[in-house]
Amino acid sequence: MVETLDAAGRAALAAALPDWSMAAGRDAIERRFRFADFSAAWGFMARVALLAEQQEHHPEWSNVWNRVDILLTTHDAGGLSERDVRLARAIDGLLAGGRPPPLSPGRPR
Ligand SMILES: C[C@H](O)[C@H](O)[C@H]1CNC2=NC(N)=NC(=O)C2=N1
Repeated sequence: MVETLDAAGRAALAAALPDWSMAAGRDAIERRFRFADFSAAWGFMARVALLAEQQEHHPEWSNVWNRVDILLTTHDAGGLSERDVRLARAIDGLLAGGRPPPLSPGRPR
């Protein structure tokens, strides 16, 4: 059974995930991403989907054009767990180093 984060884990969140915030009214973390356009946003979502499958842990998320809103919580635990921290860090890693979002295709012809 997955356990929710203990007090020490919660205290470490801000340092580990400075770009994520606690979601209002949920035991969850969230982050909004903006990209140049829909293709870049969708390419990012494709990469996140692969990470989610690798980790068997899946985001609650939505996309509107160039915006992707991701909320992470652990349904099996009823709140935030290390699984959310691990996925959030991997998602952040996709964008690390100033690289452009990967898998961003050009316009189809
Ligand atoms: C069996 C499977 O691994 C579980 O149901 C996983 C799938 N993805 C999941 N994703 C999230 N966010 N929380 C979960 O508890 C969860 N459980």
